[in-house]
Amino acid sequence: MRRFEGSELLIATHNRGKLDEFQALLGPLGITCRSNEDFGLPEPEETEESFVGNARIKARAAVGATGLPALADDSGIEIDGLDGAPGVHTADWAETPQGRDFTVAMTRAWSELEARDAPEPRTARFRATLLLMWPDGHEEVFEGAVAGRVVWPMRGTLGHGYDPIFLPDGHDRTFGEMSAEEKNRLSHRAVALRKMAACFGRP
Ligand SMILES: O=c1nc[nH]c2c1ncn2[C@H]1C[C@H](O)[C@@H](COP(=O)(O)OP(=O)(O)OP(=O)(O)O)O1
Ligand SMILES: [Mg+2]
Repeated sequence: MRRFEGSELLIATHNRGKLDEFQALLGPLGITCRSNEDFGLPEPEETEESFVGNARIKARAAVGATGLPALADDSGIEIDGLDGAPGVHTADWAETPQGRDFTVAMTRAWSELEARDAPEPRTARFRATLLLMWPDGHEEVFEGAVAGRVVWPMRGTLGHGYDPIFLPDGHDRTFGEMSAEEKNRLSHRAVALRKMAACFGRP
């Protein structure tokens, strides 16, 4: 595994919620996050059918444009009653002519479960694939997942994306009802980042 020796890392995401989480998780490791916004980078098209493929597209776009190492995150929710959908298409389900609307996405997920009369509990998991890419193209990949269930109606206004309908196993509040600190102890992103911590010289 290659060590990341820098103290600043470009986070190749256009999602503010993810960026905030990375800042909170990487700060204690002595890493300052730079964002896509600092460099005015366009959002690349995510044309792959795998999390790692799309993470690579995002990392390569950021590294190519800046010459700096970059960390990309491709993530999503897999709902068992929907045969794993929306999976890599999780963000697409939020697309509307006015931009992304996650209420639309969450409503679609629940209506499709209802239409299929899917059994309860409606088990699901969030997955995250993190890909750290250096300017010479070397990459390190780490994955994380958190199991839970989809609930309705939406609960909580914290977090981002599908957080208000995701109840992690062993908890009685959704991610939308958890503080950032609490979510960052158990999220798919935190699990993957703990594995990546070895790259930053931490066990
Ligand atoms: O912790 C999370 N809590 C709630 N929802 C989440 C989370 N993590 C991923 N998600 C959902 C929403 C996101 O839109 C989609 C991933 O799609 P994905 O393409 O990886 O991210 P994105 O388009 O929002 O930002 P970007 O690609 O610029 O990193 O899955
Ligand atoms: Mg995306």
